[in-house]
Amino acid sequence: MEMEKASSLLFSGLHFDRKKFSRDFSKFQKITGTEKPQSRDTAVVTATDPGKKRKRKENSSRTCESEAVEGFSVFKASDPASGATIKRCSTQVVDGKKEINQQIEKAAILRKKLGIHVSGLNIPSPLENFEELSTRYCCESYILRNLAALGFREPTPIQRQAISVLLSDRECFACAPTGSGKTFAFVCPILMKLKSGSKNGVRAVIICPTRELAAQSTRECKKLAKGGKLKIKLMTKELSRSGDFMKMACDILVSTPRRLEYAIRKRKLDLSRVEYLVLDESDKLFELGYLTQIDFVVKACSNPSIIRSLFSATLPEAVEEHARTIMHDAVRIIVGRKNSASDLIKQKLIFAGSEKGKLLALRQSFAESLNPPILVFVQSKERAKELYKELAFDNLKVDLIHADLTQEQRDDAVDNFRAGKTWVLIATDVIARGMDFKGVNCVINYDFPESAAAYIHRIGRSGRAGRRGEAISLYTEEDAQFLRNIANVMVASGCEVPSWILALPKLRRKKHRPSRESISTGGADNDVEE
Ligand SMILES: Nc1ncnc2c1ncn2[C@@H]1O[C@H](COP(=O)(O)OP(=O)(O)OP(=O)(O)O)[C@@H](O)[C@H]1O
Repeated sequence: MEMEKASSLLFSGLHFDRKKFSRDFSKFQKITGTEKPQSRDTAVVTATDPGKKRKRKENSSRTCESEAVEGFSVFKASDPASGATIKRCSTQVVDGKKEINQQIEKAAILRKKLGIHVSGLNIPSPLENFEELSTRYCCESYILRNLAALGFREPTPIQRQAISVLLSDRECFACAPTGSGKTFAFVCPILMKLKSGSKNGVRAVIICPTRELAAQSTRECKKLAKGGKLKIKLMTKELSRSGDFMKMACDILVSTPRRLEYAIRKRKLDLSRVEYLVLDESDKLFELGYLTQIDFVVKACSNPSIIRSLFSATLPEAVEEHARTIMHDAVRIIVGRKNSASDLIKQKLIFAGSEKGKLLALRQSFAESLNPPILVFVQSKERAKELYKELAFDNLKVDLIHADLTQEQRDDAVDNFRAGKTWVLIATDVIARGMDFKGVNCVINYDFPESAAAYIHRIGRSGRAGRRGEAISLYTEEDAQFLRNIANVMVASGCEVPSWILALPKLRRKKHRPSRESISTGGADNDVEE
């Protein structure tokens, strides 16, 4: 239902035919000539979509193969009067085709090896290494230096494919596991494409569902942009209320949808020149709570040659279908299995009997071995406060984060957890998505997640960037009917699950949020200040 509404609301009123043609037109104007030819593995695939009579888009980026194609092109290279030239050209055609086929094959082998699945026409081949950023795409040296300083030796699978797609001016929707480097996959092409700073207003917008994630993405973006001329800004509350973007140098703006909408409505922000729009955690942004804001912002990004991209670790069918209808000639990229948890995480289900049993199980496990940092997810802010009081009473270095705290309190909670001052962070789903805490050893679902997607994102706070992690989900009878949904995710990532759980009836309802008995035992209530 939500997605149906999403489909009817989101981007409604856009005229795609006009847009399509304007974009093709603008691309002719946009070619700068500074870009190196790129490798695309389907230079020979010239199929159009006859059903829709779609005009196949010519990319502004010329490709390595297309250069080879241009090289053997009789239109370009031959002198019609010269038979010798024609003969030479036909040999070149054969050589060119052979080379193209070899490149297609090479790309297919690389994709297979890395579990990259793609669909769409004319898909650029994935990067073989970071060096290709400069050999294939003329990446400026400061970006490569920053990459090296960050310790990134080779691109992750999503980076290999999404970067080459975006650098070829193609829209994309991408699904790759949690912690697999999606942020850099969309930040890098933006930095490379925008090149130098401009005073003509905001040129790229990255939208994230939460302030914490927006702040984190801004930081990551700045790390990679260090030494360059681009101005990157996080849309803070103050900026959205009193900042005048018309008078401010800002090339890349990172924001939550609400703050963007607010600034646009106040006429202090004009997004009509935006060249790149990223919806990070796109499935979340397509949920009803964000939909009208996203719709408003997307319409405000009215540049016909805009390149939009959607990224998430979960991509429901409805979002995909919707993306297909609204995006132009988009490439679909799936890394690994769609909608599955990272296979670096060891997942366990534990039956705790009752709410009291859950608290007992948690205390017992902390008493036996506490291996911080640990994230504990609960279903609501009230329950976060209750559990906090119980655990603080146990003299643990514990903190909590939920939407009712001030921004400063939320920032402190995140910073202290990052710095190791907090061992156990109790959280609602406000930090379930995207947050990159280094080395979280264990995620505990004290309360069962409300959906399989929520489960994947929550447990994805551990097992990041190649490290191993652990996820424990406590359940009671209240959760029994929802067990199978989570068990399916576990099985898909190679974890063992008792067969009786998999035999449970399928649940039609997608969201699981039972009313639960209070966590409070009473003993802690008067002793701990919040
Ligand atoms: N090529 C790379 N080599 C090594 N580490 C990398 C590379 N790219 C990204 N990382 C690191 O991997 C971690 C996870 O990256 P990121 O936060 O972008 O993941 P994500 O896929 O967006 O996860 P989520 O779905 O949870 O949002 C970060 O600490 C990042 O610095």
